[in-house]
Amino acid sequence: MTTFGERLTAATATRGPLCVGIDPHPGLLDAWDLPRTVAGLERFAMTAVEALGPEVAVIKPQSAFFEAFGSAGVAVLEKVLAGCREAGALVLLDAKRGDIGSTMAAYAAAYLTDDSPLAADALTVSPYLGFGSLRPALDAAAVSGRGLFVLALTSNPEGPELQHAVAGERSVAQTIADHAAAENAGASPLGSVGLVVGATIGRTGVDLSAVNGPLLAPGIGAQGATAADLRTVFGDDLSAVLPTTSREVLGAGPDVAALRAAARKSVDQVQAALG
Ligand SMILES: O=c1ccn([C@@H]2O[C@H](COP(=O)(O)O)[C@@H](O)[C@H]2O)c(=O)[nH]1
Repeated sequence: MTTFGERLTAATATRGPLCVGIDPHPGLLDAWDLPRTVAGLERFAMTAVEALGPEVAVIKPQSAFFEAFGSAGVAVLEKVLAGCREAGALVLLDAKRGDIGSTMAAYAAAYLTDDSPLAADALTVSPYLGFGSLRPALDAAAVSGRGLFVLALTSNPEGPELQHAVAGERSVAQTIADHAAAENAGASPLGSVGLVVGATIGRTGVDLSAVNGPLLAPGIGAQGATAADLRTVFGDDLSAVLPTTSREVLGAGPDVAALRAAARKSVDQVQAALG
C-alpha cells in the first residue's frame, strides 16, 4: 500500500505543486450562466473535473457547497470524487470535520475507508476539540493509506485570536504542529498528516521545520494572497508547501480550455515562487 505522502510527492513531481478547489459558489454558477439548482451544480462541478482532473496534482471539492443542495448535492459530490480519481488527480475533501472521538470514528468511516462512496485521498480536519480527538481519523487514514490536513493557522482574519493564543509555553498552532510532527516521525519522503497554513497570514511565528508533512496553503487569489507571499509565510519550509486556490481558477470558466490555462498559469506562478 502506498501512503498518501508518497502519492502526493509523486503527483506534485509530475503535475506541479498545486491544488485547485471546486467551490461552486452561487455567484460562480451565475457567472457560468448556470441555474442555482442541482443540475447547475452538477454541470459546474463535472466541467471543473473534466478540465482540471487530468491537469493538476490535487483537487479539493468544498463539501459545504454540495451539502447546501441536500442529498442530491451529496450525490454530485460522490460523482466528483469518482471523476477526480478516474482522471488521475488526488482528491482532498474539504469538510473540516472534528468532533468527540466516538463521532470522529463515524466521520473516519465516511471519508477514510475504502468502501465508502465519500472516500477521498485526504480530508481536512479540525483539531479544536483537542488533537487527540482526531485519533480515529488518524488511525483510519494510516490503515487505508489516506491523508489528513489539520487546521493549524487558517487563512481567515479571525484565526489568530485562537491559533496564536499561548497555552502553557507554546501557541495553540505550535502545539498542533508538534502533534503533526509526532505523527509523521520517520516517514519518507513525506508523512501523511499535513497542516493547513494560510498564505494570507504573514510570518507564522510557528516552527514548522519538524512537521515532515504537507503544508496546504489556501488564500491565494480571492482572499488576497499571491504566490510570492509563500516565501514570507513558510521561509525555509517551502519544500512541502501545497498552495491551493479555488475562485482564482474557477473564474476562468466555463470554457474547459480556459480553466486548464488558468490552472497552468497558477502552477507556473507557484513553481516560480517555491523555487
Ligand atoms: O484556512 C483555510 C482553510 C480552508 N480554506 C478553504 O479553501 C478554499 C479557498 O477558496 P478561494 O476561492 O481560493 O478563496 C475554500 O474552500 C475555503 O473553505 C480556506 O480558504 N482557508
